[in-house]
Amino acid sequence: MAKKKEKKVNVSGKPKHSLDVNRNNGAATKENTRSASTVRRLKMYNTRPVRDRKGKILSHDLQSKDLPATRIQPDRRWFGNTRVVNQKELEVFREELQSRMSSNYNVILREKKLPLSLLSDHQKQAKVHLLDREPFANAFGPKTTRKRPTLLAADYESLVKKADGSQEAFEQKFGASGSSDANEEDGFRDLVRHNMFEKGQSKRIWGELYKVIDSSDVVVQVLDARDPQGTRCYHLERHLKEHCKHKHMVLLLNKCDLLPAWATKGWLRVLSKEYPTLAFHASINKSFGKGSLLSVLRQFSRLKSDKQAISVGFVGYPNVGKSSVINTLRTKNVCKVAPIPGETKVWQYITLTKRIFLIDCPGVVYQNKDSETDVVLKGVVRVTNLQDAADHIGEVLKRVKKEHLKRAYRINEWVDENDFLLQLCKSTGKLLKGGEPDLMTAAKMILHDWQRGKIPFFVPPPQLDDLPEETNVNGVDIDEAVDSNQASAAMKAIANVLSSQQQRNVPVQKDLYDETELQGETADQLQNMEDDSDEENSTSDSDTSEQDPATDAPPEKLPSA
Ligand SMILES: Nc1nc2c(ncn2[C@@H]2O[C@H](COP(=O)(O)OP(=O)(O)OP(=O)(O)O)[C@@H](O)[C@H]2O)c(=O)[nH]1
Repeated sequence: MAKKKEKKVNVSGKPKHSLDVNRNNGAATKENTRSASTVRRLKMYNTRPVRDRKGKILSHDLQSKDLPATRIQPDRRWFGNTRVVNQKELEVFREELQSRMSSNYNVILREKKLPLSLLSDHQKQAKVHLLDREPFANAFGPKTTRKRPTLLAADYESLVKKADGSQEAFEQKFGASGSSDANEEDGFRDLVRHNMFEKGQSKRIWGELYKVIDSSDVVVQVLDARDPQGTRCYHLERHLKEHCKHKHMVLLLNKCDLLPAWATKGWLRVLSKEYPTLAFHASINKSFGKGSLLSVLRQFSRLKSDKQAISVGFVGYPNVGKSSVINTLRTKNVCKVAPIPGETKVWQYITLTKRIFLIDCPGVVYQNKDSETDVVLKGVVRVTNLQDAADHIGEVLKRVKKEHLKRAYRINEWVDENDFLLQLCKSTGKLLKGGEPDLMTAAKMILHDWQRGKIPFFVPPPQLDDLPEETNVNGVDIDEAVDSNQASAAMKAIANVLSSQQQRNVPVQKDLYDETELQGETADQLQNMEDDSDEENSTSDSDTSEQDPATDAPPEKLPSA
């Protein structure tokens, strides 16, 4: 008879059972042994409520002792970080967010915390609700009532014929008025235009621009204060809005010394509606707006406190003064400056402070409907390269007031641009061999003077009677857009800098305009730039903890204007 196998007794006192939480670690290291947490979970499954005969729960380990017996509906949402909102709430949120994001004064700092992809989901997945409008049988079935599209032509030849016919009809209708510039009609002219007037539009230049944008946290668009709208690059603004929402754009009205202060202030008010805008006069010795720009940049660097340093890209039309602005900020000639467009060829990195880097960019022009004369007068092409400089003088005479031309060239009366050029050739001695007037040289002289701001001209700001005196920079909506105190303080500081600059006296080159054009500006309002730049240096941002070579230096002793 086989001996009955004796049951092993655990004499060591150490627990060995597979459902014992306290099994020692030695056992847990073996494969297929349960960890303490697994054991606890398994034990939890075994707990059963105590019920009475009818099945009513009397007690349950997992049931609250205070509440009556309740059953919590199992739902995976209890374990996830999700929330359910109804369509109405979602729509309200979408609209709110859209309005916030379309404003240039709002910043969403923690985009990752918002389900942005979900919010724009409805646009991506917009369905054509065919079946909402008609029953399935009518939409897809044999009874379908939809018509076939009307084709323009049955075959290629009839299509060509039709296109020719419509072109002729168009030419008959608009032939005379369609081409306002008769010069545009011959192909030769187009070829010349292609070579000369497409400066700042090459692939290389746009490549440089995108490099600068990609590397910048703040993009400063430098505009010529004399024609801010004409030197704006709307394409770039759209690109930033659509693809780089986290980058900030600032408009800088440079060369504000070349137009009356009221016009600069008017433009500041108009443009501040869209982007934070500052007036600037670039000059190493007697600048205007340097303190304000530095403060704004420092506030932006605060806003991006998660980064070690911020990069500020300077972009804009050729010859608007991007390099001059950077030199002014550094109080040093670090970038090449020239009175001719296209001086900056490649992007350039410059250190302003430990936390702020500046990037200079070559001038870019977006293809638009500007005529050749517009392009020349915006300073995009080099005057020396022009073959037909005299063609553009008519427009200069139209745009500039007669008194200014009289004063600048000492010519009292003229019939047309040709007469003006003839008189100028005589008075300046610009003659060719045999005493023929050198119209080309005289015309280039005028265009040079125009590009260098020696002939007073500016585009007046639009009348904004409905606008309050103050721009809405003070009303920068920051409370909900930014979610940290530091960021909201930075945004407030920027708004303050902008509004305080608008109240400051903008310097103007005194000999450029007469009193009537300076309209209501009293003599003491026309302070020279010396006072102003000093004031600005002293009022620059209180955040001076950082050593800033550009501003911490004592204000220079300036020559009086
Ligand atoms: N009157 C006046 N002239 C300025 C001002 N800023 C720049 N300029 C002049 O404008 C010309 C062009 O300046 P740059 O700094 O070379 O212009 P840029 O935008 O870098 O030009 P690109 O190299 O073509 O991109 C120079 O002759 C400057 O002296 C200003 O505030 N006032």
